[in-house]
Amino acid sequence: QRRMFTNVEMDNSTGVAVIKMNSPPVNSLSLEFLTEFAINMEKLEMDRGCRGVILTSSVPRIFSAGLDITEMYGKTPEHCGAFWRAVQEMWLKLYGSSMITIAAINGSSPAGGCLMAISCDYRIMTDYPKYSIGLNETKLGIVAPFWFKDTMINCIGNRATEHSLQLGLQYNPPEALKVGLVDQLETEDKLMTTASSVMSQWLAIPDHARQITKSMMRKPIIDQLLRQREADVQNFVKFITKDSIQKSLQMYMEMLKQKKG
Ligand SMILES: CC/C=C\CCC/C=C/C(=O)SCCNC(=O)CCNC(=O)[C@H](O)C(C)(C)COP(=O)(O)OP(=O)(O)OC[C@H]1O[C@@H](n2cnc3c(N)ncnc32)[C@H](O)[C@@H]1OP(=O)(O)O
Repeated sequence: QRRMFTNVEMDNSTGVAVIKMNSPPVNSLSLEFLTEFAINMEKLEMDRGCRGVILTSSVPRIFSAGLDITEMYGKTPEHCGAFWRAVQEMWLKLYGSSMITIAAINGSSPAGGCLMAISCDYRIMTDYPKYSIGLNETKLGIVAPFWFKDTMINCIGNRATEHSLQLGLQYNPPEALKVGLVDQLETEDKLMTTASSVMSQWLAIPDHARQITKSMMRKPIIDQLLRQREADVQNFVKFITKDSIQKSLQMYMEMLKQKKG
């Protein structure tokens, strides 16, 4: 039987779906996870009754640990290429969605997890000091591609993005609020009710006007990736399969295991 990485609950009375990422231990974004996520987004996009999506996690303390590092380490160029196409597809479906998307960030959210959050229209994060969020790619010795960077710029601006990306910063909830990476903090128990009430405010805006406005803001970056999608895949494969980058990933995974022990 095929494993399910996400649970989708659609409320037909409100037109709002809740997608709960459910891939313990850390909701890392594997090829299969990303493929399932993109299919779910596409299904909801085609459902005329669905106007909004709340993205959250059912794994305690983790929103998403980002891209699954094991998909990028010791794999063939063909596998790396397929994986990157799935990462692109996830982003295209989420960032390019015509639906209202709200991230209810109920745990840590590094790198690809942060990308998912900043691809939504609004972010509410649980105010728990141990949680963190940010594009920390440089800490792994890798580089966030231009569409990660541009999504971040559209969220927090140029200077803050440059600072954040060069240093691979991860922000705790109050810092994330201050820099504009999240829009609101909430206690754990009220996170989902607050997300629903924010959703109601957004649902009050006529869809066509909001959708055209959203597209106007996001289309330039989306089109840029669409124009050079295959070149972006080849660039990723060439970069990630380099011996020096493979070594960095290996050391990072060893560091994660040591931290645990
Ligand atoms: C040209 C462009 C080139 C490249 C672009 C690439 C862009 C990359 C984007 C990414 O998203 S890279 C991934 C970045 N992610 C991280 O840095 C997160 C790393 N993980 C953590 O910091 C922590 O695990 C945590 C998410 C904060 C959770 O901590 P906790 O203490 O709760 O769990 P633990 O660390 O013990 O992890 C449990 C288990 O999970 C494994 N793990 C963690 N993260 C990942 C991951 N991203 N991919 C794969 N596996 C991951 C970890 O090793 C542990 O495994 P174990 O049980 O077997 O020891």
